[in-house]
Amino acid sequence: MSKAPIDANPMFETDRIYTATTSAGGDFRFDAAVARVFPDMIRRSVPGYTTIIPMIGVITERFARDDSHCYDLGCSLGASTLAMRHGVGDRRCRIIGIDNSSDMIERCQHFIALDDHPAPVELRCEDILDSELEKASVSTLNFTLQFVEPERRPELLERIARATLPGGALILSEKIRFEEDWEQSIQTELHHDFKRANGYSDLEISQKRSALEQVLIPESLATHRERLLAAGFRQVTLWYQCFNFVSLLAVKG
Ligand SMILES: Nc1ncnc2c1ncn2[C@@H]1O[C@H](C[S@+](CC[C@H]([NH3+])C(=O)[O-])CC(=O)[O-])[C@@H](O)[C@H]1O
Ligand SMILES: O=C(O)C(=O)Cc1ccccc1
Repeated sequence: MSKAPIDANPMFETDRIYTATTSAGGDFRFDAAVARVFPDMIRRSVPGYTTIIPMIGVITERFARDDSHCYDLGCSLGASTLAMRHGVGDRRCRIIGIDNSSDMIERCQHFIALDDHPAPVELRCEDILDSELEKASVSTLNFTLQFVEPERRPELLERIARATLPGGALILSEKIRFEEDWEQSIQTELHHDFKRANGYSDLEISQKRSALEQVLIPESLATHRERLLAAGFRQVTLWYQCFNFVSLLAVKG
């Protein structure tokens, strides 16, 4: 059994999914085993995640409007759902978290129930490609678009843009790919160094990398920017980057 990192949070179960050698591991899935360890997994795997979550609250505070919806698309256990809920303060907003993993949504219900805030939260176990969206002042795709088939990404962003009220915003966080080989390789190495510093072994890093290969498809920053503008957002700004993980803010005119 591998040792837990010294800063392991006793509130959350340690991610040991890829510690043992798996010859035919199969593709990464958001199943019950992943849902159980997800808070630990995402914190130790995504550089900047622990900064991005509270900033989603800060951005929500600026863009949320009375009588609107705030969508968290691919909400997992509701970390950004809760940041948005607190960001809306006392405005008349409905927070809607959507995820197509029933294991995630089930556990998410518990986290939402433990949180005490008057803004109503609705959770839907649905594919965001089929979900009805309307009256959005703020929407979040926090590391979710990267799991959607690339061919279906334009239509999803167009639907979000259409559902967004004038002056409304989309926060898009993604793992990105770099066009220059040298940049792709140093940024990937730094990401792996971050994982190693968080207690993951080389075996865990390489097995998860293989499992994600066909499932998490990163695109370049330029592709994301251009597609957001083509989808109907008027302004796009990069507000966060740590290695190959970024977050963009897109605003509808
Ligand atoms: N088509 C889809 N429809 C609905 N959900 C989907 C779809 N594809 C993937 N998902 C869901 O998107 C989530 C991606 S994790 C988001 C973290 C969260 N935003 C967080 O801020 O903690 C990111 C990561 O694990 O890197 C998973 O829960 C999937 O089930
Ligand atoms: O772990 C990785 O290498 C990632 O790119 C991020 C991640 C985090 C949680 C689930 C899937 C991917």
